[in-house]
Amino acid sequence: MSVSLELLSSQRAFGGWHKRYRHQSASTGTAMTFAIYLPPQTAQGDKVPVLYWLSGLTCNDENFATKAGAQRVAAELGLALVMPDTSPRGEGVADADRYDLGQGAGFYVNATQAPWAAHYRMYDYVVDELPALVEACFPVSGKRAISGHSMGGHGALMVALRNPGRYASVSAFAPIVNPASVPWGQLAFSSYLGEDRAAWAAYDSCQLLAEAQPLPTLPILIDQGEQDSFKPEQLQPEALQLAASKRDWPLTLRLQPGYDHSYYFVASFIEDHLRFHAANLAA
Ligand SMILES: N[C@@H](CCC(=O)N[C@@H](CSC=O)C(=O)NCC(=O)O)C(=O)O
Repeated sequence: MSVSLELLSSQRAFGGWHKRYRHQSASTGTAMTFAIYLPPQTAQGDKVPVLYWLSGLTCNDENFATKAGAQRVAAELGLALVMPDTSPRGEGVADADRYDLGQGAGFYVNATQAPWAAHYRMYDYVVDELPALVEACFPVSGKRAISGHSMGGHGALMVALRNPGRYASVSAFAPIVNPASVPWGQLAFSSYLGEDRAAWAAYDSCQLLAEAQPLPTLPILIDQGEQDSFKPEQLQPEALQLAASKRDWPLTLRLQPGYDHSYYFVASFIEDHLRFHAANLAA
């Protein structure tokens, strides 16, 4: 695979390296930025498994890297972290004058509607292009897990459910589990995918989990803050728990008293998620 990566920055962290790169994406037709944390084991020649992290609305690759505090445990576990941006960006890329649509709000779908369809192909980017690039250019194995927060929690769950066998496990913090039924998702899906709700089902984790055939082995861990102001209207994690219980799916939902939607919440439980993924990646 021939790919030109521009190194934007490189920092030592917990014996490994945190690096940011820009490259030209065939999926989005734009330059894309991503970050990768390479744990110390990679310096000794080991190929390590990868945890992909999908961020939420208004984020880029830097929110998780600077706020979640994941690098220390990733270094201990020998886990690489890959952190893509949340949408294509740039002057020639469609945008909206609001935080929950357009740049910073790609919702990890392949848009089919104008003006979004030209560049908003984040599903192809995170499922195919970025892993192929990472596995060609860095000392990583083909073992993958995926996690994310809010819009990124929707992305992680949806991508893992749509691609059985591709990820050892999936986890999420305060995910949008049923985007087809809540305001954030309905705005994004009607804009990016159009008004035909049949097209939305392929990106809705509750519907995907209810209909998955055959049943894959995909352990799911979800943490949700009980004081998260978005929980009642936008998140509704119990809907995915109910769908999972009807199919004996291995889903653990933990409601965390007092926690809100912020990265303080993510930072409080990221260690549990990293250990959950490391155990499943080693199984
Ligand atoms: N109205 C807010 C909403 C932005 C927000 O809360 N973004 C969250 C993700 S929400 C769902 O995807 C986030 O992760 N923000 C970045 C951070 O570093 O906290 C606003 O625009 O402020």
